[in-house]
Amino acid sequence: MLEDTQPVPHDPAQTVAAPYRWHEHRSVDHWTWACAVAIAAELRRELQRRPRARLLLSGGTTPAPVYRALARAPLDWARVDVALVDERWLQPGDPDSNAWLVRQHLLRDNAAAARFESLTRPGQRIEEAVAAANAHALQPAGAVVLGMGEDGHTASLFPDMLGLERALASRQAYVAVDAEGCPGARDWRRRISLTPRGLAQAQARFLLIQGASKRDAFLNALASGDVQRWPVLISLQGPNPLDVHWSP
Ligand SMILES: O=C(O)[C@H](O)[C@@H](O)[C@H](O)[C@H](O)COP(=O)(O)O
Repeated sequence: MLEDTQPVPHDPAQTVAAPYRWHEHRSVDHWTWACAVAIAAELRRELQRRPRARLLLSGGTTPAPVYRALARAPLDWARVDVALVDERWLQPGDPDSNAWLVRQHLLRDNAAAARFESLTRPGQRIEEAVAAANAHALQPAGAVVLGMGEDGHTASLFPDMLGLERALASRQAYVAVDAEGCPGARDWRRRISLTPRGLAQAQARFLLIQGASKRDAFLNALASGDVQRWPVLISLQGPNPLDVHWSP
């Protein structure tokens, strides 16, 4: 499956100088396994370097098959801390929460031994949840899995969201956001999101996207360079190049 990660002729990385690697896969199945293998390899490297590895995951509809494949990876999962890139302001047991998605699709098979930190807890106010997330974030993430909306949002940083500038400039790893009026946020305007500051500490960043519209949106983001309009551009910031995995 790894041969499918080779660049193809219209590889955007060949035309735009940017700190990322473009991996194109011929089908969703190839994409799924290649993403899982790449993330598992990064976790394995982290576990060789440190006593524990920290993995941050996104929600959305795209990554579930990758999480199910990753859950089968033969890793020392008991030394892996799994946490979230972002969360809708919902209880962790809510089927629309990202915590629920991760429990359903990742915390099973071998990965059932991992330790999971949800971003919300019953009875907690959003400020308390953000403070707890920032305390946990003192341990830098080994790998971060990001998604992207066709509008160019990533995590819960939406284009032209009120307070986006503050979130982008925050010195904290996580902030509370109110995405009122942002169509990409759908029914969940109150959220907690990783910031560029939180993301930049990660050793490896993976952006998992599918479909021509998302590929075009990513290219438009690169061409524009405007992070307020295309918050996905924050994924390019970090010590190593971003790995973008795409399939039709
Ligand atoms: O909670 C969320 O909504 C996410 O973490 C979000 O940033 C997601 O990654 C994108 O919205 C892509 O979502 P899709 O995979 O559904 O397009």
